[in-house]
Amino acid sequence: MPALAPAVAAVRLAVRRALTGLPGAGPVLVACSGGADSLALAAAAAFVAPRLGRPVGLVTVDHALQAGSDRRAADVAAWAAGAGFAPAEAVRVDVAGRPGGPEAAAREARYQALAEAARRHGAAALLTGHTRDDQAETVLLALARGAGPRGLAGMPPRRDLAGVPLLRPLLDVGREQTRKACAALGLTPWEDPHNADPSYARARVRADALPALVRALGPGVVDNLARTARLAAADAAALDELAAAALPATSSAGSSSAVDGPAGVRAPGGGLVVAALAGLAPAVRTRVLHAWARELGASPAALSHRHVEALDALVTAWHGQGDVHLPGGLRVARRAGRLTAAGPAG
Ligand SMILES: Nc1ncnc2c1ncn2[C@@H]1O[C@H](COP(=O)(O)OP(=O)(O)OP(=O)(O)O)[C@@H](O)[C@H]1O
Repeated sequence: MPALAPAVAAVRLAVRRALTGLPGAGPVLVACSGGADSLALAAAAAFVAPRLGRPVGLVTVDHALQAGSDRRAADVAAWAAGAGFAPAEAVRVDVAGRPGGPEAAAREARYQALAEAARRHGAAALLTGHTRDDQAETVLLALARGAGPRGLAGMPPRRDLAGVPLLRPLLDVGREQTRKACAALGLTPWEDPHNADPSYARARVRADALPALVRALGPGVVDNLARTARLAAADAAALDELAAAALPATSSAGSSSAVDGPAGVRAPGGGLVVAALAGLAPAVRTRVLHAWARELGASPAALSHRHVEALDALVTAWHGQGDVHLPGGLRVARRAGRLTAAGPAG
């Protein structure tokens, strides 16, 4: 019997770790583009899941943005059906008319379709093929736009996607490994032209920035950036907990009546107490202000660091400045030692 290729073993081990102890009896569903990362993931899941007594399915999304995308999706689904995945599904999505750039619109449509498929099939989890290299790229992009620890934390290995657990088993596996695994298994990955399109920032990081860093600083850079993500994730989680304790949940979002327990920075009649905010560490205070702005109804996508800085200035650099305008037509004012909010009509 030929020896198992190390790359195949590495991908299988990563998938086994992610699936072991997964609650629920439903199938795990692999989100597969047909690219090397998710193809290697799918092949590993097809090997590992049945050995853990777990059914395995596959969904591929056709964004209908490139000529021949329907054929690629059909090819991936046909391969999956032949390899024993059930379901083995190609889902077409409509990207047009969504907010944001084309990349963001495609991602939103894709995740929506994947979550729907997962719910339809009662999946225990959805698996994506993000690798350590994807994580390193995410950290570099976050650094370049001046993100805080939450952004530097990159992608979590596990998160909730509209009620479905989304797992990323390959975050500790290099992209080189997924290519080698596909080659060892005789699988021919699809090459996404977007990955090489220099109009995308991530493609430029992948093609130019990260290789330049590796040349200048050594091959450990990718691993180290991924480690930064893990360290930043732990710090961000601790700061989030402190902020959540300072801004305890309300009985209903936007209401000012705190549930039983400490009021933290909340003012009894609504709004936040400036003196209490001023006593918080800046990293906790800005999180509290961000969370409060979201609670008021500001959309997370539109809420920027400038909005949070302006709110913070009402606390720490008060000189009688005017109201702070937040996305969604919200206004926040400082009056009588409190930050109070008014809606568009308020
Ligand atoms: N069209 C698609 N259908 C289903 N899943 C997808 C699709 N595109 C991306 N995904 C999922 O999202 C993950 C990340 O995709 P992305 O395109 O950002 O990275 P990638 O490194 O090019 O991945 P891959 O080599 O698997 O295409 C993929 O590994 C896959 O699990």
